Amino acid sequence: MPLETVAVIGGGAWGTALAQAAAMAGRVVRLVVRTAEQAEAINRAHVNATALPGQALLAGVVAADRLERADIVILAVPAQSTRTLLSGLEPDLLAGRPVVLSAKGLETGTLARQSEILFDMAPEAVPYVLSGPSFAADLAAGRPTAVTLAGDDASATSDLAAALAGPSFRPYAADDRIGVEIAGALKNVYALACGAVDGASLGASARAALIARGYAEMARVVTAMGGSAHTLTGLAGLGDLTLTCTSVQSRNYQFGMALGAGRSTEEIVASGAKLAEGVATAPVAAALAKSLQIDTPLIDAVDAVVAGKADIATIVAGLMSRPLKREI
Ligand SMILES: NC(=O)C1=CN([C@@H]2O[C@H](COP(=O)(O)OP(=O)(O)OC[C@H]3O[C@@H](n4cnc5c(N)ncnc54)[C@H](O)[C@@H]3O)[C@@H](O)[C@H]2O)C=CC1
Ligand SMILES: O=C(CO)COP(=O)(O)O
Repeated sequence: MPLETVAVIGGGAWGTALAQAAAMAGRVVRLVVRTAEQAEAINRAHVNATALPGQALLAGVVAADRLERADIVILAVPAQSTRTLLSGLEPDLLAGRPVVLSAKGLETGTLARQSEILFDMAPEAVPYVLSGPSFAADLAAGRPTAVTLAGDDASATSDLAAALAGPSFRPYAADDRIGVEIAGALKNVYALACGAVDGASLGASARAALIARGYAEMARVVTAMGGSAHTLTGLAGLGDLTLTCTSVQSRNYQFGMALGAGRSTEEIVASGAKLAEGVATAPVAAALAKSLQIDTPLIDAVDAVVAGKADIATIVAGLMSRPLKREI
């Protein structure tokens, strides 16, 4: 099966960066954005001024306002928009083709992972999940970036990784789609928590403890969902948790900092905050953990703070006074 042409759907920061990476890999790329005006503006300036201002795009990135047949389809819209997006696509354009899911979040209401949404909406598509430590600005600028690409067929996943790999982009093939999807969704929840720790000036020790206990919690969720805890030792787990929980560049971390400074979710959103996927995913992850009967005090804490049900001081006091337990 040829892997020459790539359609990236989603004209935000990540879609633009993935389109640029695919062009660097030598693929023929179409970046599918919402309107003809937006496509025209991108093609005229070779810059996506709204999503990645100042980043010149390779001539190989051509924007358009609709999907046409491509060997590889990459979805790069927010996790809560994936179902709506798929409902508007011609199923024939996805059937039998690799569809790479790159959003990091769980769906409100259904608790679905991105590949479960794809299965509902386009059951004949072949799902892959791309996740790992990768800021759009880094990838688009050609700074070294490594991610996990998980798919069900080992050989096809390696072929797809090779088709997308470039001099500065290194996708590692993997087979644990569930583990990679859960890791990508949950790291945003822990990034909110780490941002809140810093916003409330609780110290670097608290933040490191949170990352380690978050990792342990994430392993419990992944295992209960049927994924492998071993996956979390890789880029989609430890890699992305480290990046997002320690970088002011992260939108989830920034949102968390504002929460930690005492602002409410509504105030932060109203002030024009960028997309922070953890905000929608926290309550979904809390509901999922509850349904699986797993103890997830950190996810529950973020859920409570995001919902305005508890302040940071109360949450910290509650976490620190939990009964002592063995670590593992
Ligand atoms: N920005 C980053 O560094 C990274 C982002 N991601 C993930 O990628 C996903 C998208 O994030 P960003 O691109 O950064 O967000 P963004 O806010 O920059 O862009 C989102 C884009 O999706 C478009 N969109 C929304 N609903 C749509 C629909 N129904 N149909 C077509 N287009 C639609 C919007 O118009 C917007 O252009 C998120 O799940 C995020 O976690 C993953 C890795 C890195
Ligand atoms: O997923 C990301 C980096 O791997 C981007 O994180 P933010 O959405 O928090 O900016």
